[in-house]
Amino acid sequence: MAQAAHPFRSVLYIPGSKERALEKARGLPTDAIIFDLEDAVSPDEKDHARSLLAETLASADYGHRFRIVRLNGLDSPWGAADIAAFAVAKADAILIPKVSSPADVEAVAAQIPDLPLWAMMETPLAMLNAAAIAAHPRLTGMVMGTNDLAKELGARFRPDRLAMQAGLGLCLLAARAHGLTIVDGVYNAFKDDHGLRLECEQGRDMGFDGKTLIHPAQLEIANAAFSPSESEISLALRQIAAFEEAEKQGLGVAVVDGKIVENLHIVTARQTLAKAEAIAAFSAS
Ligand SMILES: CC(C)(COP(=O)(O)OP(=O)(O)OC[C@H]1O[C@@H](n2cnc3c(N)ncnc32)[C@H](O)[C@@H]1OP(=O)(O)O)[C@@H](O)C(=O)NCCC(=O)NCCSC(=O)C[C@H](O)C(=O)O
Ligand SMILES: [Mg+2]
Repeated sequence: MAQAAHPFRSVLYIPGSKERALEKARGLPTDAIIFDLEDAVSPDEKDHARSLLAETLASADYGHRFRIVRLNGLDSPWGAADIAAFAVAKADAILIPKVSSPADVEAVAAQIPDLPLWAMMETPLAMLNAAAIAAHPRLTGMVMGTNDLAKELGARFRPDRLAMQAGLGLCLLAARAHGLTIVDGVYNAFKDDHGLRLECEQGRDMGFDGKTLIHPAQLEIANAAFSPSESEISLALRQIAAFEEAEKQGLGVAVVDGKIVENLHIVTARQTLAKAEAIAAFSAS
């Protein structure tokens, strides 16, 4: 499935050093996986993680799950070796950490010519440069790094994510303006289902394609929150039927559930149905 039609409701981080987790993910209901070499791997484990992950990606079958490798930064002691190991890996995208400007994307693009690139958006400069970063011709996706962003801002974590709103909004605008996939940051309290559900719903309401996750127990909640609901599908079908009927009568507006339906709402309705179909096709594969 091409990236444009691929669902990204759930995007699970797996530390590249954890053999059991790498194995387990092959059977988990996750739309995408971020194989992490950066913050989930301690300095002592970096070399082991790199070789374990390279070997795993070369031999293991992850089905239709979208495979993303997060490298260490080029300014770190491990970045150059990561690039050498994964420039031609069996991956669907390479994720660059702590991107702050288009030049950070270009530095990796020059060394990895053939794989799509994604950017971690997690520094104050990245928020301010989001439009220019999103415009880089090699970039196809963005991931919010809300832990690093909170650290850089000196912000407190709140259920409403007040401190994150400006950055989340700027990155969403930039991603949508340039046709990129964009997924929300992680929810650290991986045993708190209620809090995760609220944060997923907030991300979905804002327009994110899905959420990054740190534990398999979070998958079901994210998959549900970012799938069109039964009532959304039913509304989309009724809007399309009502609008087609209105058009037959020479009208440009229909009314469904007391609300107007115009051409632009039909675009959204068709997108809802297309997303539901893509999810069904992915789940059956
Ligand atoms: C959070 C964890 C350390 C918890 O690990 P653990 O105590 O081992 O969990 P469990 O015993 O409950 O695990 C149960 C089984 O599930 C498997 N497992 C656990 N986590 C994963 C996973 N992420 N992917 C696949 N499988 C996983 C265990 O192996 C157990 O399997 P089994 O043996 O069959 O029972 C741990 O979940 C973890 O390490 N999570 C990932 C943390 C991570 O990746 N952090 C970095 C990304 S967050 C970030 O950096 C975002 C961004 O940059 C920012 O700035 O915000
Ligand atoms: Mg980070």
